[in-house]
Amino acid sequence: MLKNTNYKLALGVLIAILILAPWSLDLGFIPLTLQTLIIFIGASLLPWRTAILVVGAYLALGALGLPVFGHHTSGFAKLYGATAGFLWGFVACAGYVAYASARQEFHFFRAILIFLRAHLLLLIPGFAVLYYYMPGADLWNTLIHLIPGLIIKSLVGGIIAAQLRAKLVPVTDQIASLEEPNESD
Ligand SMILES: O=C(O)CCCC[C@@H]1SC[C@@H]2NC(=O)N[C@@H]21
Repeated sequence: MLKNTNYKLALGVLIAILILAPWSLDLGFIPLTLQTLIIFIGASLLPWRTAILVVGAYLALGALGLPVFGHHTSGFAKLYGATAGFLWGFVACAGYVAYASARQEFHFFRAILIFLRAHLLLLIPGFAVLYYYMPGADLWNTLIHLIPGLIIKSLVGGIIAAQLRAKLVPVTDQIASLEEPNESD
């Protein structure tokens, strides 16, 4: 069961994602957005099941018409459109970030590595779906344009996440045992 503090934290993370994630910079086929920065920071503060639920709620609210996707877009069609691989990938990567963050001590260096890995993982479904919709798309060029942003978001996000986790996540929940399910899940 979720503890009261985790409900509040999960709600806070969802609200932060809804407000900050849509801000984007145009880079061609896919925008450079704050989505991964804020989703990964938020996920690092939550148990993995809660992180998946929160990001699932973000997708649901965006699909229902709240303008919370890149460039403040919304709509059900986004869930099966050209950037759908990224959107669904957010859910899986949030689960990964939350799970990995709770496995060992979460100092900023480890946080940066987790965020870098999550960004790279996200490119797999993201680019696969994009290429399905746009077989002629210059994915290499798109990747080159995205890489600096991904590195900066991993660095900045890792540093912020390490600070926030130390402040907001109770010490007893900071490193979850993998064998015994964490009560906070
Ligand atoms: O339509 C959407 O809202 C999804 C946009 C996905 C943008 C992807 S997320 C990973 C990569 N990093 C970015 O900043 N932009 C792309």
